[in-house]
Amino acid sequence: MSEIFIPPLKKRIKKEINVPSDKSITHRALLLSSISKGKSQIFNPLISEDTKRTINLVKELGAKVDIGANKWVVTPPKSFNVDFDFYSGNSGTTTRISSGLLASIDGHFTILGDASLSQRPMKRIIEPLSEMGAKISCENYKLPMTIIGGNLRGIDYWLKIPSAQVKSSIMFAALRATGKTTIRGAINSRNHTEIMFKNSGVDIEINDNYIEITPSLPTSLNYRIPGDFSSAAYFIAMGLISKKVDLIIKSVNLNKTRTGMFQVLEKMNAKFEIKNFKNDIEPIGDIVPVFSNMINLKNIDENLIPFMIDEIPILVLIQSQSEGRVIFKNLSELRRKETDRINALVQNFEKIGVKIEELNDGFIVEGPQEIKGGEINSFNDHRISMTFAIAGLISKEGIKIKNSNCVDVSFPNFFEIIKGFFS
Ligand SMILES: O=C(O)C1=C[C@@H](OP(=O)(O)O)[C@@H](O)[C@H](O)C1
Ligand SMILES: C=C(OP(=O)(O)O)C(=O)O
Repeated sequence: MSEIFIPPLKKRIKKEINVPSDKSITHRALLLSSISKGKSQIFNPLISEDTKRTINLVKELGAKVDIGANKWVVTPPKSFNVDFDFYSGNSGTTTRISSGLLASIDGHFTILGDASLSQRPMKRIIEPLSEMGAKISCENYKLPMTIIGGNLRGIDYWLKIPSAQVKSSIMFAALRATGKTTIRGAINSRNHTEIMFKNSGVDIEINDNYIEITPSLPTSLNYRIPGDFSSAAYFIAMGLISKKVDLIIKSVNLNKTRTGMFQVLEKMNAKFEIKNFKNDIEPIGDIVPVFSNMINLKNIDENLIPFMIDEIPILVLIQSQSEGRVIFKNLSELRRKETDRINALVQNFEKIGVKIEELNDGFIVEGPQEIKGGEINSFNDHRISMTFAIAGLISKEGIKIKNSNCVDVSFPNFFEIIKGFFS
């Protein structure tokens, strides 16, 4: 069991921060490279516990991954290994997206996960992939799950939950199916798979109402991965709620399907600047958050939630430091993440002297509230660990985080950066 104490920040600091590369894009780049026609180059990928699971998976399939400094070269296999068990650790993205890929291969694959992942729902991918012709078995729609893949047919699918993992799972399956696949319904979620398919020669049509894929294989990828907005969010919050810091967060992905938090923050009167904006394959820029007297909105537009789903824990911390009362609903997906994030947040805030009311599908937060400090449990969820580390920095007495090192799944050097605030 790991634990760390985050004391309150006493002195002023001015820092340039480089956050790790985007986790979602790294997973997708590895998976797509492994079925491409040629060798791919992935620059600046994220090396973390979660992306290592995806590296292992593509290696199991027979791909070669040469890991260099800031560059991976992926050589797809001439033929796939078609019978293996695979351990997906804590990574929902690896599990759900790779299931689509595995379902398209004539083989027999079993995916296992850690205690948290083995509780997360898989029905959402089992339904469409089975409709495409995959044979999937498991108990209660949970891992371990066995996929017998191959001979998929394209489907016309109505997506019920705005989940990018489900959308991407179907999209990967569609590449090697017979006939077109159309996805309609809740397609407004992070669109990295759409962008990557379009940029690597896949036959894909994207519009406001549907995504349509005609089976085709990507040529090869040449991808530079920007900084992860979800990791930057902790330091954006720090810059907004602490008078003591001047931060510049460098080279962050600013894809609008990821920056829903900015739209909420703008309406709360948050001040931040974007510098050095450029449009690469995805938009990228430096973020300069400025201390702001923020006002809570009465409620939050539910259409923005898929565009900030992983930022909700840190946004709740910001709300607890802003003026007024917000009713934050439509967040039931948070109960299905690495832990039940609604419950984890409410319990932990209580332990550090902050009162947040729990709803079935969200929270009522009233601010500003002083953070006394105390001891919290991350419940082995990286986003909970990082949220309370930022809370520790602005608390009166500091916060001890139990099971803190789960940050390794997305942001392995997070606590090194925090320690740098005190040196
Ligand atoms: O597609 C992705 O890379 C992700 C999609 C989201 O999950 P859902 O698809 O379950 O919303 C997000 O929470 C997760 O961290 C990464
Ligand atoms: C939910 C997350 O990831 P995953 O679903 O890949 O475990 C996350 O990174 O917050």
